[in-house]
Amino acid sequence: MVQQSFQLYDTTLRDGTQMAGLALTVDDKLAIARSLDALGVGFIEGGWPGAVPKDTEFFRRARTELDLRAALLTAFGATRRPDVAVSQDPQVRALLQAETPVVTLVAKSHTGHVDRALRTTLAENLAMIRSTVQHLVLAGRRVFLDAEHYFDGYVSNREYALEVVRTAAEAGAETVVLCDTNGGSLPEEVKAVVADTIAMTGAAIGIHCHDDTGCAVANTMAAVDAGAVHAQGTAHGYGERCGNANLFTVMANLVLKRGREVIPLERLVELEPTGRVIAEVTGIPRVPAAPYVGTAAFTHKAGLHASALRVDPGLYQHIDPARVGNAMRVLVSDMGGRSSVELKARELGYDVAAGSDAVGRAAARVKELESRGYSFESADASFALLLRAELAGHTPPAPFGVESWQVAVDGDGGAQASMGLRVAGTPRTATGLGREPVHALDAALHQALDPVFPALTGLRLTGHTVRELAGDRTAPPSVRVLLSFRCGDRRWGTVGVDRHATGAALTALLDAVHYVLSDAPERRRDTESLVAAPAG
Ligand SMILES: CC(=O)SCCNC(=O)CCNC(=O)[C@H](O)C(C)(C)COP(=O)(O)OP(=O)(O)OC[C@H]1O[C@@H](n2cnc3c(N)ncnc32)[C@H](O)[C@@H]1OP(=O)(O)O
Ligand SMILES: CC(=O)C(=O)O
Repeated sequence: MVQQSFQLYDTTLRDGTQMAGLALTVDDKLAIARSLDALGVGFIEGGWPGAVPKDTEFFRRARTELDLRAALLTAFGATRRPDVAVSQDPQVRALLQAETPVVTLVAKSHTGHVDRALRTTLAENLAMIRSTVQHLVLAGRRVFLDAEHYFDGYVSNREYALEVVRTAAEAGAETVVLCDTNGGSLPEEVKAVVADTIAMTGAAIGIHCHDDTGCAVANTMAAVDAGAVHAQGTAHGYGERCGNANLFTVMANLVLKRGREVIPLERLVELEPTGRVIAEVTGIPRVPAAPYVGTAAFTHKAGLHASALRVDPGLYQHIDPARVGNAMRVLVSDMGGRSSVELKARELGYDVAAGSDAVGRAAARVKELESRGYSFESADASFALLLRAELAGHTPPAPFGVESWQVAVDGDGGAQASMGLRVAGTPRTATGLGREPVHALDAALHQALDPVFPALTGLRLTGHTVRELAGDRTAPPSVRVLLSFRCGDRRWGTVGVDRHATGAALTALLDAVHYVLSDAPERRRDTESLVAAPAG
């Protein structure tokens, strides 16, 4: 049963959009609201109507285009201006015109801000809070009050900060949200201030934290532990400066670590997919190490970890990733041993025997190649070819070979590749044009091979990264190229290392072709997105 008394409040569409680099269209905002609603978030703050034209339009369209099931839409705005009748304040009028069931008002709670930013008296600030809350409540709105700079204000003038909370609550604000606006507080301070505020005012208290000390989530948890019944945050922690409390982390922590069902338990599996969808809408790449929803959140690289994970995944994971819709992944690298290879092989659909010689040889080969600059973390297809060779005891004969190649780059930056190949015993030549040498080589390979091997027609190069390797006592300077591919509905990567980038790119391209041509369907599993593919 969902805990009705706890208010989980998302401010992605308002405070989240205060993040540098984030600019959402109205359509984007509607899409994000739908995703958050489907996840079961209780309140979605849509923006500041009357101040931001796009937000006014969002609320207008939301009336007919948003069919929210779990969430209540909330309009955000400030208390009335000083010395203006509330009924005459156009911004307050715009809040009512948004026609949301809930309005969240931001108000000053720090005497220094009342004096220097608002430039009014402490009494008039309290009057602004009282009259604006009462006006909105009389108009039938549920009102939350965001007490801006509360924690700094409490240190500076505790009595006044508490008076702001009392004034708002007495005027009819359902919840008074204590904001760590500058994000400079630490968990112990937050816990003490929240506890004292509840004790001194009896108000229902919420929490809104920023991440300037890297403690936004910890501060939010501390506030809830101290009795806060409302937590605000944003998807992926988007927000002004260092961001807001990451609502995904907060909600998973509350459900899984505190047993508070702030969203319906069965929807928690939607957490990772929701994070993915919202990142696609915003266009901001996800942070791999983000708790619960990151691609690396349950990814294991160290050999000792892999060894224990084979026995019980719980030995190196704080929860079962399936509970939040994520999955365990194992990386093969020079930091792994036989266990990493064995787990990765199983993940890729190879039924390898535990402790087999082939697994040991593959682990040794990975270490040796990585010492020469290779990296298999995001090159599943190259690793699969290596593994297949070790399982078979030899490199299987290739159905074609590249006998000669060259790439010319013209002054405009385009590239032309020409190749001599032997395909099923027959000599062939091919040419290809592309933006960069790797694209020209890719085009030439497709021209030569697609007519003979139809399986290759679905192979698409989707990205590549190039890294120069300085070299040391054990290896000369070289270049590593990581390629990512889509083939049908599957995605995977390959790696090549050579003295120059074009040679490394060709090695990685050939791995991709050999992988597709030698991929036995009965051994295949859907390996979609098992590892983060190199960025394109
Ligand atoms: C902590 C937070 O993140 S709160 C959310 C902040 N979000 C935003 O500011 C985004 C939207 N803001 C805007 O579009 C504009 O700032 C507007 C439309 C609100 C105001 O624009 P302008 O009238 O041109 O004023 P400007 O932005 O220069 O300054 C803000 C004004 O609001 C006043 N103000 C600040 N806080 C409050 C408050 N809690 N209640 C009433 N007025 C306030 C300031 O004193 C200042 O008044 P002044 O114009 O008399 O100096
Ligand atoms: C209200 C708000 O966003 C803040 O104080 O940070």
